Amino acid sequence: MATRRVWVWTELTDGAPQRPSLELLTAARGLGEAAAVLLAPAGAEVIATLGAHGAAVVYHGDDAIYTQYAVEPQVAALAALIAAEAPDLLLFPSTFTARDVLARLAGRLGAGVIANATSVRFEGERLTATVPYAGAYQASVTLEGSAPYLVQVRPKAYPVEPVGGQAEVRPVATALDPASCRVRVVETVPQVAEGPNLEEAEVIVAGGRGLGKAENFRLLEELARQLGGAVGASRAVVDAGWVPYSYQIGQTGKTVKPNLYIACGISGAIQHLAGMKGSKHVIAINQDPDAAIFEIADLGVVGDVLTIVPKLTERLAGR
Ligand SMILES: Cc1cc2nc3c(=O)[nH]c(=O)nc-3n(C[C@H](O)[C@H](O)[C@H](O)COP(=O)(O)OP(=O)(O)OC[C@H]3O[C@@H](n4cnc5c(N)ncnc54)[C@H](O)[C@@H]3O)c2cc1C
Repeated sequence: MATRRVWVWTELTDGAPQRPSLELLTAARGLGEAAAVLLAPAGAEVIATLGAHGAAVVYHGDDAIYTQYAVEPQVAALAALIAAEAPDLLLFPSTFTARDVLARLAGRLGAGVIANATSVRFEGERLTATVPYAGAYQASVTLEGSAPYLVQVRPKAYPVEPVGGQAEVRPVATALDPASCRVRVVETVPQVAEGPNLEEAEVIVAGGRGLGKAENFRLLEELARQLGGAVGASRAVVDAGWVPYSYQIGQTGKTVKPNLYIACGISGAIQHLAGMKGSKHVIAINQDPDAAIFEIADLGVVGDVLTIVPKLTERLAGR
């Protein structure tokens, strides 16, 4: 059987490949020959990073059109490239832009999509993916019909593994006249966040409704600062407007896998667990001894979060 050709749609932030794209290169290498599709102006160091993470080929569209206009030029270039090169599988990260590109591409190709996958494999000629539903079930889903198959993968489903290779660059021609693009990027505003990025943090201190009010999140920020960690939240407190949506962990928020997750006043609803149960160690603080969060905690502390967290911070500060 010929080697399968697996492409990873690659996204940059501040001029560097995003972690989820590098994770997908690990997945792609395990499935066949990995290539990255990079439709954005980028320098040699970006190509070198993609090669070092296992991309044998980087299909590179260097045109500024990709940053000036949203999605449409990407989809046109991808569709033309797929028609010319006939890859077997395209992997997309679970980012907002990737969702946009993938949805339009699927429509253009008339192809089916598997979204939210945590693992992807070929079984004979069939492409199969594992897809979790909330925290309780996972399904094996197959795509039938002809390639290319389109799969969107959850963050942290695969590790980032540099392998030290070098990529061959193949230029991608621009396939759309800017005059026909209907959605233009007007402004990009970076979100200012204190502390480490939630998805990459080794320690997360997460708060729920048990904190009582928005102001009490300050206690978690102080603890997170002592531990060099980031602050996250349950949906209940995001919905209440205590913290922004970017803090939300769970089925409809971020998926995190830190070394240590400290859940403060969080009940442990299945939709919250869906986003954090891959954490290596879980400490839960909750005044209800029957709270569901204790079922997955390595260490459970039954008590008032408003008393325990400041004491913990104070102890750590004294070390
Ligand atoms: C489709 C769908 C998607 C969802 N997606 C998400 C998601 O992505 N993320 C998410 O988090 N939720 C999600 N939810 C909501 C989820 O079902 C829960 O409602 C939510 O996680 C509850 O948040 P919580 O634990 O902060 O609040 P609660 O369930 O109200 O729990 C508060 C906890 O704090 C404890 N407590 C109270 N006071 C104190 C105190 N002083 N000290 C210590 N403990 C105290 C209580 O005993 C309780 O266990 C989703 C729901 C649906 C239907």
